Amino acid sequence: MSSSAANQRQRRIAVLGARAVGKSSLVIQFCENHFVDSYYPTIENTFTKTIKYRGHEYVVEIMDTAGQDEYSILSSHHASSVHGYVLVYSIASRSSLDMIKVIRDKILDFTGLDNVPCVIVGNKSDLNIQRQVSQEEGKEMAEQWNSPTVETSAKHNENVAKIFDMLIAEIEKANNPPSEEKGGCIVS
Ligand SMILES: Nc1nc2c(ncn2[C@@H]2O[C@H](COP(=O)(O)OP(=O)(O)OP(=O)(O)O)[C@@H](O)[C@H]2O)c(=O)[nH]1
Repeated sequence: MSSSAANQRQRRIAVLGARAVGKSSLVIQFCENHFVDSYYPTIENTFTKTIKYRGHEYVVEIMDTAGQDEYSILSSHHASSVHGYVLVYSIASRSSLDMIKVIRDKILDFTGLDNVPCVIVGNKSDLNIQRQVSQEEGKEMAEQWNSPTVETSAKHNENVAKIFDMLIAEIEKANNPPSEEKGGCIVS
């Protein structure tokens, strides 16, 4: 409350992925610090949390969306004024990894951009014995997209806060691209 409004930045994040990969669980763990074991399909919920990143306060609005399938239509609501995306798959579901490829393509089509700030999240890392997606595969895909990736467990609160720190960093990078001299950045 004491920080000046001038030092606060507003950011809007959308959390997308197939059904039941743990989108709500991640958001609830991050914003409310608890894990919900039961499964209630989400229609849509918005949460707000203040994050400190590099000396600035970010008031982050997090849109927890309904699980997507290949027929879901990305609405303007999911793309306009959204600064960054959390794309979630479950390490125990190969099809959920395929789904984030579809979703990312839809975002790029919709926005007309070549790249958008996003973090690729492999959730349910505690279900290692049911693993269908290796860590390397997740990393390879994220590398192709020039995006950071992390494996998380909403259940055990592992790496959950890291998702949002990484995404704020990506959003800031996109807003203030470094004056690049070494190559390797995306030129659009
Ligand atoms: N073992 C384990 N289970 C999890 C984890 N995260 C979520 N779950 C469980 O997976 C189920 C689905 O979780 P949700 O958070 O509702 O998934 P969602 O992606 O929001 O689902 P939709 O609203 O249908 O899109 C629930 O039973 C959760 O308890 C996790 O990290 N580990």
